[in-house]
Amino acid sequence: MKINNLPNIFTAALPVLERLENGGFEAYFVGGAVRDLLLNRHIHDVDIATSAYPEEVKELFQKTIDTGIKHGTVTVLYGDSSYEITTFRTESGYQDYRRPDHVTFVQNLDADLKRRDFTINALAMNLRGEIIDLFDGLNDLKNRLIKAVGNPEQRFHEDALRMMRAVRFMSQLKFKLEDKTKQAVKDHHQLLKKISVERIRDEFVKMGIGPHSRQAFQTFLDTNLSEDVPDFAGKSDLLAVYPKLKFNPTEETSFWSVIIILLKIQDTQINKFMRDWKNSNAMTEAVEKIVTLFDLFSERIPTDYELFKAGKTVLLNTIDVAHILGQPIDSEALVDRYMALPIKSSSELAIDGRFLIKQGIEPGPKLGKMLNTIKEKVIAGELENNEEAIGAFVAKQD
Ligand SMILES: Nc1ccn([C@@H]2O[C@H](COP(=O)(O)OP(=O)(O)OP(=O)(O)O)[C@@H](O)[C@H]2O)c(=O)n1
Ligand SMILES: [Mg+2]
Repeated sequence: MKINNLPNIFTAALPVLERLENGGFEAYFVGGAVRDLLLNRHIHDVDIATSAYPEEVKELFQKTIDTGIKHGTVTVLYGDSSYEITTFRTESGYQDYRRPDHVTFVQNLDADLKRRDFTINALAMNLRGEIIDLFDGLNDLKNRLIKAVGNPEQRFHEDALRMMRAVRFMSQLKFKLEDKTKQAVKDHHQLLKKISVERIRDEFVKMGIGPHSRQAFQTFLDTNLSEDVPDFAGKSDLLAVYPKLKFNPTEETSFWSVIIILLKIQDTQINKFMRDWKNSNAMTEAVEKIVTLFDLFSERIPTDYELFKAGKTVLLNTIDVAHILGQPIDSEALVDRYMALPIKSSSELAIDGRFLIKQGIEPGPKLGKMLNTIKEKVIAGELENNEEAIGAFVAKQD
């Protein structure tokens, strides 16, 4: 198979491959870029594999960065882009199921492709656009299958994260998991315990916001991968609702919120849950606000002040979560009411503390309380948002 019209992201890299070839080495595009090219998906970066050793790569290019010399990777800055160029290698001795103890450089592409996770990720392309397909990856692309290269058990023992990558790719690409590969995940899901939460989380989120996340989540449950991630063990009954959701989440905040709601996690426990998953403070705070507003929606219609306090982003995110969960909610009315609020942030209030002091109110708790009352009244539409009206209101108090 030969690709004739390569997208710009590849043609821009052709001089890099040429320079390696002119230096007497082999060089290929590998990995996700080749897969995504054949699937007509957006390509975010192109990786290059070569027979040249890292030192030899560095001699050929002016600007390089030692990204992962030990693992054979040099970053080359060329034109407006940067390329990770990795020496053909096999990875041997994965004592801890995580990272290779050492890599062995090899002289041919075949051995390099053999150590990769899935057949669709083990395709290579040379600078003439010719596809090298040693493991029937093109056929699996056509049949939309995630299939391990060679022995799946071996691939998962080398790097257990690959089991999460399998369900992540299912979701992102709308692929199925090939039977033997799926069986190997079922048999070895416990290996995931060896993997850092951060790496698991990144794959889990990519799965959660992919266009096929409900199907992928079903496999995540069927294979018992869910038993080996933070706070999910023994919760498969609650999580079984996920594949039956109305829509797939498209935002990370929505994904976490939906999970927390399905798991029936108490408000006070959200923080712990998010931290167990090593989420950032910003992500945790955003999710807490969404879940809190969602709970409020389930009980009653929020007041204008509650809508004001939530803010537009949290309101829209919460509406999104309600839609995903199939919770009936009059989102149009809520958005209309929010848009009609007299002020959308405290800074839009016509007066501030200094104004109240000039009106004779002493600085202290009483002033703060008065400021809040004014804000609530303005938001409720009971007081006009200008100095005159507010001044008159203040004069009438005590
Ligand atoms: N645990 C892993 C991670 C990566 N790879 C190989 O390294 C390539 C690049 O890895 P990475 O960038 O993590 O994944 P991509 O397949 O490129 O997917 P993405 O589009 O998310 O970058 C993969 O295609 C695959 O050949 C692997 O075999 N095992
Ligand atoms: Mg990649």
